[in-house]
Amino acid sequence: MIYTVTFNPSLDYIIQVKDFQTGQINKTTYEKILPGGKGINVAIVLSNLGHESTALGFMAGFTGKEIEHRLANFGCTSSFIQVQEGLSRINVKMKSNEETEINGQGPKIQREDIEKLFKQLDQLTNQDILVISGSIPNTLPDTMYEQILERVQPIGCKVVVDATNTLLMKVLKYHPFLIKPNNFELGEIFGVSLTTRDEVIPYAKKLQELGAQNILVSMAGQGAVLLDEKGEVHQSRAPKGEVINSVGAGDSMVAGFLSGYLESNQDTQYAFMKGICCGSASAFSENLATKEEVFALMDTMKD
Ligand SMILES: Nc1ncnc2c1ncn2[C@@H]1O[C@H](COP(=O)(O)OP(=O)(O)OP(=O)(O)O)[C@@H](O)[C@H]1O
Ligand SMILES: O=P(O)(O)OC[C@@]1(O)O[C@H](CO)[C@@H](O)[C@@H]1O
Repeated sequence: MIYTVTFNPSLDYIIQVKDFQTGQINKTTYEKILPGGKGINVAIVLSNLGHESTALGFMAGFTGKEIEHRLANFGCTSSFIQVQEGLSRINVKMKSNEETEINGQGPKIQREDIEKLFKQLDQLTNQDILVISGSIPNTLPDTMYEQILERVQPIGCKVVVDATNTLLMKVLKYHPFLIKPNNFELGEIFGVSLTTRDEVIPYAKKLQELGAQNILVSMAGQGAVLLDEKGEVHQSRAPKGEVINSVGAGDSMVAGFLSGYLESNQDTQYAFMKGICCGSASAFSENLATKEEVFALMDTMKD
């Protein structure tokens, strides 16, 4: 079973505003509400690709109930912990002349809520995959991811981490199966700007030396680079298409990589291409990638 953990799920309020002006009343020309949060997006795409998963994490208030409800409509199983104080957040994603995001804070998670999550994680086996992704509410310490990796280490399950800077750096010593920074996040870690696939490779190698097994560096429209567990380097451009909604493209890539890896008897090149096409299929549609969209893009990449 694949488990995803989302510390701070959201309702993503996706809007378009023509020529957005600050300090003025702006009207939307398009609006849509989707369940969001990185682990939740991974769970939705896994379900679209035909893989079962269980979404874990913390929910609060009416927004939390709505996220759960909408997630169930996507055919996903979940087992969220209900938090007493605050509300699950609403994240605004606005497309205008530029893309702007305003992400909420989320509810207050107490120590006993974390303990409940740990109890759930104690049930995992070495056949399971655990995906932990996204930011943590600011009331939690930046050792949160590290605490989870330490806890599940004796179990021997594969762990995937998609998080930024400190959260990510602190888990490398636990040898996560997969990490997926984008090129900006990777550059930020080392205080450099990485704009080409060739520039990314030496820095991804550094994260591998620090312990990560597979490092997938996403680069939006420029494709991606993978340093795999066998020490091989894979590079690819992204498929061509019109970007409609790129929210969740990175999460879709994680789901696609896992799906490809599991279906192909651990063929990392196949997993890499499925990951890329999954990310692009999400970017090229209003919703997250469907199986048909992903395979259609994979066909275009064979040329
Ligand atoms: N503009 C685009 N054109 C084609 N493919 C794209 C585009 N944006 C994203 N993708 C696909 O999705 C993958 C992941 O995208 P990206 O690098 O933006 O991830 P991310 O920064 O983690 O995104 P997010 O945080 O929005 O989920 C890319 O490697 C690529 O395959
Ligand atoms: O604050 P985080 O957890 O880093 O990011 C949250 C978020 O922006 O990430 C997803 C896209 O990857 C969205 O569904 C969600 O709103």
